[in-house]
Amino acid sequence: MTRIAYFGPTGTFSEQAALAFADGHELVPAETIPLVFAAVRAGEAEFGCVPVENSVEGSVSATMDALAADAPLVAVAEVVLPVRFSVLVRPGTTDVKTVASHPHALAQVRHWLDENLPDAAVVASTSTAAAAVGVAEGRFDAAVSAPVAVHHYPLAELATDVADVRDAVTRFLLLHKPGVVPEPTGADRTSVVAVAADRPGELAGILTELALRSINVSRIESRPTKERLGEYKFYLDIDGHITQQRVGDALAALHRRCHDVRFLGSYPQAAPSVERDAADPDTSDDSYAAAAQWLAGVREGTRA
Ligand SMILES: O=C(O)C(=O)Cc1ccccc1
Repeated sequence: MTRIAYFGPTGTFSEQAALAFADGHELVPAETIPLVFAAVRAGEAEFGCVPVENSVEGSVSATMDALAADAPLVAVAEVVLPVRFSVLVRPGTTDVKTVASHPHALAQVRHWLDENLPDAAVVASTSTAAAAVGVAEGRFDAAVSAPVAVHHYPLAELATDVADVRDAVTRFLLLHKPGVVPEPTGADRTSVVAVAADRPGELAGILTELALRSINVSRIESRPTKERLGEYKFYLDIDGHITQQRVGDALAALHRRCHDVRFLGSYPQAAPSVERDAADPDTSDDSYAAAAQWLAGVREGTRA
């Protein structure tokens, strides 16, 4: 049976995302995000499921770092889930002195905690479900958890449907070893990470390579390379699929100009944006093919 390692333990949002990807597969929890990557790299699981960004808190840095380091893994699918929380306590709890959760969850309920549990000390845990385990074991008084966690642990709901920002969502990736690129669907996303050369206008140059080919950038994020202060890698999510000429051409251009480029996958968009191929015929595959044919003819001396 196909195994999907997910950021666990049972009852996390990542488990919900893994279920959304593939019901019926064997789901195996890993305690941390790097351990999900390690399980896929070691072949203990074929796929890994991790959160990558949240509409309120931004990128999940553990995922961003693991995507750029060690043996490459590529995203083959994404899913976007609404994120609302339940605050769980041991049955009968009246006094909450400590409240625990994953930092991304805590950041999304800060206001609610200030209003409802102003005296509780806030404690970071490895995941929302690890916080629920901690409450069940008596280490914390309350956990900010995914709504499903109440079905996995002997806890009671102090509050449900908690979220400072209504409609917050988190995007999750399904990861695999390189070698599998899903077929293009017409509404795909391609992710790469590039280490830019340290020279004037370099970031503008990278973006220009994309703009010239009518490629929409849906996300750009910088993170330190961790080697030298001031040296950054740029994560780019762009609309399109690696098999499209303009996308391949743009990534080849980035490869020429950047110190390093790592392909992080081409996969169907969970919430498709505008289909840009249709909008710009000059950058269609047909247009690239016609231009390549003309150039070959000129070089052979059969065309001018
Ligand atoms: O801890 C979890 O449940 C996760 O899957 C990470 C997370 C935390 C907060 C919001 C979305 C995902």
